Amino acid sequence: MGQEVRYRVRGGRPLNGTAFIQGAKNAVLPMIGAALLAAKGRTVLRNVPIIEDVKRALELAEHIGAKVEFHEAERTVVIDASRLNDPERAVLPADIASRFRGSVLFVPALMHRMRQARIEGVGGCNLGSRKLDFHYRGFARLGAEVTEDDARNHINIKADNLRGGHLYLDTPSHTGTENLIMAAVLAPGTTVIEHAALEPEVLDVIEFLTRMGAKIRGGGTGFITVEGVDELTAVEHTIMSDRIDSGVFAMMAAATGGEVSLVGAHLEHLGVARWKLEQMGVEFAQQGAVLHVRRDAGSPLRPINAVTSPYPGFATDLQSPLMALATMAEGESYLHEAIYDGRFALADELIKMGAKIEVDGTRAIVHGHTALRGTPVVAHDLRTGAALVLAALVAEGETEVAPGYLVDRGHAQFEKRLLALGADVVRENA
Ligand SMILES: CC(=O)N[C@H]1[C@@H](OP(=O)(O)OP(=O)(O)OC[C@H]2O[C@@H](n3ccc(=O)[nH]c3=O)[C@H](O)[C@@H]2O)O[C@H](CO)[C@@H](O)[C@@H]1O
Ligand SMILES: C=C(OP(=O)(O)O)C(=O)O
Repeated sequence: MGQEVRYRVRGGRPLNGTAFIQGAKNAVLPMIGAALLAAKGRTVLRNVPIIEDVKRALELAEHIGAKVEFHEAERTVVIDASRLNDPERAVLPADIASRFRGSVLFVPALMHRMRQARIEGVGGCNLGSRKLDFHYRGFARLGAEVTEDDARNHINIKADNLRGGHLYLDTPSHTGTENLIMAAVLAPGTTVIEHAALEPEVLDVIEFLTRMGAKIRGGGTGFITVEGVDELTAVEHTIMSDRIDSGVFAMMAAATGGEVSLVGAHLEHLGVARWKLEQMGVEFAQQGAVLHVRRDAGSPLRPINAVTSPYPGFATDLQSPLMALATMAEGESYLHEAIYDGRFALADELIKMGAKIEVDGTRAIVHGHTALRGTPVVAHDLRTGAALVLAALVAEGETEVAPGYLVDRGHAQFEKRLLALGADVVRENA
């Protein structure tokens, strides 16, 4: 587990300068899973973010028999999955898998390469109920036998006869879409996935799989067709930039009344979040592959209404930093969290800092503007952690955000990048 980490932040400095946006967590995790589908050669993934979730994913890949190298200075991962043939190792053990949600993305590789899988746990942010029924029901419709071992809380999968099938999702699940595509790419016949996710990371994964030799049509339309192929080849791919990381840095610049250049960030990936931030008074200018963000410190932030929804709607992962930003706006902001039923744990932490927020189930009203003050606060999940660091950047005095591990799950070298922008921040062992 390593030592507990915390972030200590002293507020009051505007962020100015250049930040390098990391590769996307939610693209690299499925790609590590997809790389394990290649029975020959070595996959090279570039622009890999140095985050805890990637480290766990690589531990998991090694655990099931892959050879893995993470060249951190080069942000490059090399994966050799040629020896994934020991069914004894077709297990996602709880001690690794329950630490990140992306572990579920290894199931297709286990099914195709070892004909079976045992899932002892799947983790991820604690955001209320987060089921995996679309994944398991979809695998079953593609011919897998999925059984629950209730006594041990394990899922056992036998996959001797995977084949194409007609699938639909009740809601366009992000990892569900990726997992069903990966289950279908090596299954004989045609698979159709209706009501598929449209997230840019899903499209990046489709591009990667296509480069590996998969036959996938309809990415970005919500209606995906996969023709099963006999084998996939190891290839090289550069991971797209992380739109949530971009959004967090943009909101930090807005909160502090600063001006930042986000290298690798793309406005179109922000979806509705772009328009909401503009309504609040944030100015964007896309200059090729660099996104320039500023907020005039002299003019007040305006309040906002936002409802989270799948892409291109307002990303749920940006809802927490938006709540923190809304405490700084002049007036009442209204937030409706329509994806997760437990993503408002942040409100109580912001209230400790002096915010005025009323929560009613999945709806929240943020009464701004309130002066925030530093105090020890709890990062209940990854984005709560990032949002609290954002709040701390404007709070009076010092804020301690812990556990820092949750921030480090998804934001690479957060302290270093904030320091480069002029923040007063320390990441230290608690
Ligand atoms: C590793 C990764 O990519 N994580 C992202 C992914 O999570 P993840 O893919 O887990 O999120 P989903 O899109 O699947 O979840 C959306 C909603 O559908 C529900 N659901 C999902 C699957 C299922 O089998 N049954 C079910 O009921 C969930 O409980 C949730 O309420 O998309 C989320 C929504 O944009 C983001 O917050 C996460 O950062
Ligand atoms: C919810 C998140 O991640 P995960 O699905 O990996 O828990 C997130 O990135 O905010």
